[in-house]
Amino acid sequence: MSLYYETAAILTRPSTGGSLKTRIYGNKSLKSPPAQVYALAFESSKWSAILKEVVENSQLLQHERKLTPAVAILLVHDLLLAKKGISLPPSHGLRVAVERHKARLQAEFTKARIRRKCPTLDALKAAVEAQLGPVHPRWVRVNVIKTTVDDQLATTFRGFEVVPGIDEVIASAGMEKKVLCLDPHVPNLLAVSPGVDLTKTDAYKAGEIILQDKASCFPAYLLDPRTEDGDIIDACSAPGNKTTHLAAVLHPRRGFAAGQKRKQRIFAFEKDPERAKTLEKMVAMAGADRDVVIRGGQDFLKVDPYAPEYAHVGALLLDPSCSGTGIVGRDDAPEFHLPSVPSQGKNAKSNPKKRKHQTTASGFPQPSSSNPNITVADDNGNTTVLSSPATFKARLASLAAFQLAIIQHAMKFPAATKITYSTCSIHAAENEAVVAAAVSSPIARARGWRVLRREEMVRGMKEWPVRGDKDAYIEEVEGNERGEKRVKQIGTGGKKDIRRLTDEEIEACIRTVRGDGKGTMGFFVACFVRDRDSGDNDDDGPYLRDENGRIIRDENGIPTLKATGQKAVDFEALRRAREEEEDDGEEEPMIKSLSNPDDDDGEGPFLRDEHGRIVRGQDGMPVLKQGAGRGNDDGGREDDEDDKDDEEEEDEWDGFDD
Ligand SMILES: C[S@@+](CC[C@H](N)C(=O)[O-])C[C@H]1O[C@@H](n2cnc3c(N)ncnc32)[C@H](O)[C@@H]1O
Repeated sequence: MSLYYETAAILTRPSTGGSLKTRIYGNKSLKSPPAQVYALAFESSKWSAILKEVVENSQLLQHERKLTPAVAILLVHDLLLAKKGISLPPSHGLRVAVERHKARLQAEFTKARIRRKCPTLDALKAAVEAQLGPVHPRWVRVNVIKTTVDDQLATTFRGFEVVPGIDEVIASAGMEKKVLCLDPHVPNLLAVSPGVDLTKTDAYKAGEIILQDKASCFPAYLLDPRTEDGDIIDACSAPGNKTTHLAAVLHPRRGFAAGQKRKQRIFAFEKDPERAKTLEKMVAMAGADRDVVIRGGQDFLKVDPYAPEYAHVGALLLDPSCSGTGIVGRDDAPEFHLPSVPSQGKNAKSNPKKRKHQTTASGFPQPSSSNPNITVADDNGNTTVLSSPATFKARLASLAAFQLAIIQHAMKFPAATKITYSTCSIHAAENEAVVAAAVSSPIARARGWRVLRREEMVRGMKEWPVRGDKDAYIEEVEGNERGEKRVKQIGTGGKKDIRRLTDEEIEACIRTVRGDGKGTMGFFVACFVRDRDSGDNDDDGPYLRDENGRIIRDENGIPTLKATGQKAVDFEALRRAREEEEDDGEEEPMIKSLSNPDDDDGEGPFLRDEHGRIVRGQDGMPVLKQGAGRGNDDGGREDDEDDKDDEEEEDEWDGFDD
């Protein structure tokens, strides 16, 4: 009995956000098996527009006063459409109450079918499926760390017909024959007939195939990590689809980066410790644990880009938290329609609860009269209840500030020359606008970061037809008192120094659009690059380096300044000066003790804190007073700029609690 009441309660209770699946599987008080509740809720919702007519026209609720509208829809669904009928004992009151109207209900169901001009039940089923929205193929990435496409075609996909394109795969939905096509844009990716369940296959259980949307495969493929890129960072990794894809792309190429005695590594950061556990499992399952170093529970924004262990990071993949609007509704159920209640009885209180919000042309969800709040779920499964479109806009602005902070942080890594930035958001505020802000930022300008042009991309990404939206990040706002409109670039947070993207840069932005027939979710990706020698700033800092990029130091650890060819600190000269001063009978020598530079002397060439202690960099090297930098591999100038950036970031970024 609880199956029908529990399902009805879930479908009619005011939404606290999240998909139908999340709400069912996350409900710990359910007595019925969640899978059964989900199947009943989803299927009944799918048919509810028709069943509402059937229940109303048969006057079931007038005759059976104990039935609520929601329970009536669920029971009538099972009576008319479930293979085994109503899952209650034959003598159960609810079952009896509905089954005694069986003939009438069936007659109304037939009338509803005929009204829809469907000659058979199968035709009606197809019409109901078609209303569910775009059909998506099952995307399967063959994990080349463990297997090959040929092996999978000969085993897991034996019996599948290989078809030339995605149209044929989508058209195979609901058919008995199973088909697949090799994706023309992303290597080792297959599009398989919609609805095919591969989770029971040996290949899936062994990590040989990974179910990953085509669009989600773009970033690692676009980043194109190679031996010369050295180490790689995946800054926001869990659950690990892109980390394992990175490992797979790198796998056949993985070598010794210049001057290193060990092979390239992928550092995978994940701030959320729970999600990091999933990441760990996924990496192990994909056979990538030797290539990937997991930094679970670590906030990428707090990682020191100048730490020696990241000195050889040449490429970074950034897939930060976003609004997830490209995937919203992925597993969501269709709207649950309820029959009208015949009288002002107890049942009249049950109102249809809209679980989905209308989305306007601008993409902003709108509240409805029955639900004044907007609930959005982000890609992490977190949901936020927003009171208005304005709050939603503020949320996007907050996300965009966080995304920009992540990009700017990545741009600081001294050896980095490539960065991909991606979101599963449809909003320009998180996409083109963030790219515009990133290329306009001081760190990008100082280090020569620019957008990777379309013609420079790997073949599949160059050929992908859907590119950035030129107009999307321009907003029309009311202008002067005459009501003339003016345009404003969104995502600037009031900053004037963010330039518009050029046509070439818009071409370099890649989008995928849900429901455009290409079978993908809504997604965005762009790549930033720089030449090691480009930019108006010497990103290697002020010191001379050897062919491996290491700073050349003398026996005291003192580096040599590029500008003068002299030591940053000439101890010999200082010693001589001290001797001269002592000879002159001065009370205070210039440096009291060179062998103990940590003493309490307020003098000397190094900066000191308010306690008189020498100020040191993270690597322990003292910071020089004279602005010549500090005794490590960061230039003082860079430090200053970074500090400035940090201050700016602090101004812009006031925290994002995902
Ligand atoms: C969009 S999801 C990443 C999806 C993942 N790249 C994949 O393809 O499977 C964003 C992830 O970034 C994590 N995250 C958010 N802020 C972070 C930060 N500052 N440092 C590290 N991870 C962060 C979130 O916990 C979330 O797991």
